[in-house]
Amino acid sequence: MKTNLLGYPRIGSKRELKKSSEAYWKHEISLENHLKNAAKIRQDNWVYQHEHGIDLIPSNDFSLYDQVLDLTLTLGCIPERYTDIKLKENPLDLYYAMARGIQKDGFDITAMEMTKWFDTNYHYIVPEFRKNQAFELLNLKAVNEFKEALDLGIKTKPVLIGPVTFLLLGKETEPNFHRIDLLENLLPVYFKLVEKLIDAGAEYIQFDEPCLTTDLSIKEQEAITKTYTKLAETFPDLKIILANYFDCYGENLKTVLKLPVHALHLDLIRCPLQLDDILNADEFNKKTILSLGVIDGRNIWKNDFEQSLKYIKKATTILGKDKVWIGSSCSLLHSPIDLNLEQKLPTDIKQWLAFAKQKVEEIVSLNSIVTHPNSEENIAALKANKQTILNKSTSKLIHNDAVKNRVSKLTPKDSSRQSIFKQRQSQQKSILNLPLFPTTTIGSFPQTKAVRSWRSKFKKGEILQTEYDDLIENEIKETIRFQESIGLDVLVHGEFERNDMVEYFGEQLNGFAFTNFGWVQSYGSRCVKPPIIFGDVSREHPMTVNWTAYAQSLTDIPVKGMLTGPVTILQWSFVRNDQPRATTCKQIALAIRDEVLDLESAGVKVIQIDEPAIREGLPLRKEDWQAYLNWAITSFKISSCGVADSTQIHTHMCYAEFNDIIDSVAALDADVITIETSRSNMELLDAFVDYKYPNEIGPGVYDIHSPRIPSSEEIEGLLEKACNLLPIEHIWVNPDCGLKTRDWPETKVALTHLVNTAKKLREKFQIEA
Ligand SMILES: Nc1nc2c(c(=O)[nH]1)N[C@@H](CNc1ccc(C(=O)N[C@@H](CCC(=O)N[C@@H](CCC(=O)N[C@@H](CCC(=O)O)C(=O)O)C(=O)O)C(=O)O)cc1)CN2
Ligand code: MET
Ligand SMILES: [Zn+2]
Repeated sequence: MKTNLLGYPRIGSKRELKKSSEAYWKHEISLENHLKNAAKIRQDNWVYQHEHGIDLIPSNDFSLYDQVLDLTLTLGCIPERYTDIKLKENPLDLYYAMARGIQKDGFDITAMEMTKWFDTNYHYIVPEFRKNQAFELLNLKAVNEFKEALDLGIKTKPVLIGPVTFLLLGKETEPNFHRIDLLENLLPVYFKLVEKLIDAGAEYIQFDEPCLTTDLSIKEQEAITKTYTKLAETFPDLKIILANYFDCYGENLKTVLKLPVHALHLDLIRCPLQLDDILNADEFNKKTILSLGVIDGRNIWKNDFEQSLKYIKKATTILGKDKVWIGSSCSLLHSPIDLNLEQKLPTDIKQWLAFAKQKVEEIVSLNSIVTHPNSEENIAALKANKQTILNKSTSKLIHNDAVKNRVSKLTPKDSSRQSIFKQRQSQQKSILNLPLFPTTTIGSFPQTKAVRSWRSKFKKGEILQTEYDDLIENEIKETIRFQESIGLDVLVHGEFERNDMVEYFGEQLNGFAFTNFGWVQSYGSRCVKPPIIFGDVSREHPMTVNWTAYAQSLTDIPVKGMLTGPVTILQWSFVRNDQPRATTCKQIALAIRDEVLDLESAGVKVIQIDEPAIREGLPLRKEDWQAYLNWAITSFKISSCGVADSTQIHTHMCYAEFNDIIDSVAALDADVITIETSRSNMELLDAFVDYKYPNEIGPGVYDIHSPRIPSSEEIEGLLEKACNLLPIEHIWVNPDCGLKTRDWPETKVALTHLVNTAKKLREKFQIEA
């Protein structure tokens, strides 16, 4: 049996890549040093896996920004607006310009769109395809990294995103064609890359086709068949590993089982039943190796060896040991790196966990247990594992009867507002007294180095709670004054007290644990530290009321309370694997409901409950959607519906297309929704327009993911589009998302443009009226 790892985290255990990238962007370090730092991370990863006994070690799983963008550039698929920078000396300039936009040296070019990688909190850069898109082999990153590992004496397994998934992840920028039709153009170039890898000595290549977890059309299934049939014909000696993860092969299984591949990878965490389906399928060619993804790449719980061994034995009984591999369910990109760095996690909880480094050990351990079941060491390892799993399932830390009781007593009334939107709207109008095109922001203001350093000092005990609170209060005060000075209509306190919109709440809720170094890449250099939900969730005390009330005490203009919604808290945490997500979500919803009501009692008139992750939580297969949407919508409403009609509930969503779930978005019945629309030039608004979305809506007019400042003309253009599409009395004016990743100077200018444009439009429409 071989051990097979699909991918490894690339940020470094202390976020070395983040630090290096940001220093490079600020011209604080040279290109050479930046690349050296990156190479060190890659090489450490290979060496670690090699020393611990992984047989199929991935390469090209490293990326300076995003693996989809890497392939886009490799295949020369460069949008026209970047062609001028294409020829510049430093190819990384082009790469980073595509990822982040560029506004310097006479260039002013927007970034490519970014969206969620399947159902994860990782974001990829969306490839752009023209009708007759040509491809050319522009760079050899995959080959170079293979050679780099070879120089260390490690023969790796290059990982490539498969051609079909690559096309499906992109978008058409011209009408009248479907991107899957580009396969003809793509394959010859893609095969050239494969050839170069083989020439360099690659024996195995892993082709990632996670599109196989989605509902594929006949045409798309044919594209899979064609690609892999041709690939096997062209390279008869290549050992093709076809990898699918995050769900079942489902309806695509029949297609896949006929493919002439060397090994087929299954995610047995997300879809355990498919093992039987495959082993029993007539079409299954028993010469194909099955790579069993038994180690969870998406969560942090220690593996249940007994369970994994059942799968492995089932497969080896039928196929023999040489036809079965043991591996991670998906790339470990979504997992934190090293549990051993955690000094503050309660030991009871720590013993239940495994991060990437520990997962590597688990894979190797399982292999050893199967190969040498009678060795003393393995008997002991199995016994210790059993003990931990048992100890967790019976732990008193996990269960809280009061919480379970409260969830069981929920009724439909708890998730319904008192009156319909129209009635609420008129009450809110008279209380809030807002102008046409009210302006607001999404919540966070710049999380500067200074703000983060106060928190870091406070956590280390270098400053007192009172000093920390004073610093935050002062930041809130200045932010309120700034918002007043430019004339925003609904203010926010700025979220300076929060390390992250999910972790901050996790730190205050019962049932959550958090780490010091459990970083996971979200996009580019940005990382998150998802909290760990280990037990029943409840709220100990108000979490945001003091800061919001303080902000409101400084001004007569309404300040919007700011909370993260239950679905997003669930989705961006590591979740329990011992109860359904729906149950955990409702527990969180009740905690947020209590917070909403406390804010209302404190006099807060507008409360935003962010749900940016509601779309990404959607199962990958349509047949599973409704069940999810039912509990997700109910959970949001449990948290939002306790208030009086006169309290205005906002929600916010970003990074997603809502077309296919727009009825569910409407069912949330928030009085106002703000969404991200600027990078797509208001395209994302179409769903709301087609649906005749009944409540108020703030389409984003300022792309906050890039340091680029939008001009007033640009904002006006976007708003005019919105005015042509929506009833003008429903339109709010706001950025795409929070401003935490921006710096103050650009924020100030951009928001001034935004408010002035709203004022201008207001005058225009009032004159017309
Ligand atoms: N969970 C989550 N998912 C999300 C989002 C989000 O906001 N949260 N937004 C969307 C986009 N994704 C994003 C993900 C991360 C960040 C982000 O800004 N992350 C920060 C880290 C935020 C954080 O946890 N900060 C901590 C720790 C900060 C830190 O680095 N401290 C230094 C010390 C600081 C100093 O002394 O200067 C250290 O530990 O070394 C804090 O503020 O307390 C980063 O990568 O830079 C933004 C967007 C979608 N998914
Ligand atoms: N209120 C949050 C913020 O402004 C919403 C972010 S959505 C990823 O940062
Ligand atoms: Zn957002």
